[in-house]
Amino acid sequence: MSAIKVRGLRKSYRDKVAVDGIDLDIAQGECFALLGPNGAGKTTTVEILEGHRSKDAGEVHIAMGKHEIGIVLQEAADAGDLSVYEAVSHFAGYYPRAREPMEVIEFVGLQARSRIRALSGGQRRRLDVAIGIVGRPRLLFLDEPTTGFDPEARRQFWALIKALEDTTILLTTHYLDEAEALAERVAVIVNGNIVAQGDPKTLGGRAEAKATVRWRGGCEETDDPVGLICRVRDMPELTVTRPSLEDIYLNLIGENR
Ligand SMILES: Nc1ncnc2c1ncn2[C@@H]1O[C@H](COP(=O)(O)OP(=O)(O)OP(=O)(O)O)[C@@H](O)[C@H]1O
Repeated sequence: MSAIKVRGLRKSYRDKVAVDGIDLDIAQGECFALLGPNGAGKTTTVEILEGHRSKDAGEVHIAMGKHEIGIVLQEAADAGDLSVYEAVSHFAGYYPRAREPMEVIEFVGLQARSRIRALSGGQRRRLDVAIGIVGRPRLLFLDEPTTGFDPEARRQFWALIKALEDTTILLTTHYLDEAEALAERVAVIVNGNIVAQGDPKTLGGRAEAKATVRWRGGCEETDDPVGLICRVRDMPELTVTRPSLEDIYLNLIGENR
């Protein structure tokens, strides 16, 4: 059964069409990423699914009840003088089967006694995640969760999200490596339309694309890198690459503008 099913979703702001008839099917337990350039319609879509914004047309079915949904917004609410423990416990109080606040705080790698106002940007984001998951959500919305993270914090965050098994996750991100690390499927939105979707490893014909073989003294694009390597043999500093998800994404965006 789908966790999220969307058909023909539309939303305009005055004369600006933000979401232009999109369909989505997200399975239970799946991590699904929405990708797209600034202004493509990702946040509008997610806000409608969260129930925070009205739609003009289309159908949205969410298999989970309100108490089973966790949301990690782009910017944390300012909780001033509260400690991490107080903030997480406060939110735990809203949910019938909340996780133990201390357990969640440890899971995201924060100190219970830290004052929120003294947290760094990345630590704030961890707190947002703690608040997002304390209610033991079956569905979690993550809107650009690692913006402003240093590379190490980003990797730690990925590990944290991967450990949330059985949770359906809808992620928006501008980081293609993040989508590839976390999402089983991605959809690329341009001008309010989905222009491609699928496994990030095969999106846009990625798996069948020619390989680029480079070595000191040569570079060739080929369907058969192994054959080429066997033929040439002496290839110092050899590398074989296929298009990255970012290459495929940029092509898709260029074609659909
Ligand atoms: N409250 C609003 N009022 C008017 N127009 C809006 C509003 N919110 C979004 N838009 C417009 O709708 C379009 C889609 O915006 P949206 O925020 O959904 O895009 P996005 O894909 O999330 O972009 P980003 O990657 O920059 O967050 C844009 O053209 C934007 O200017």
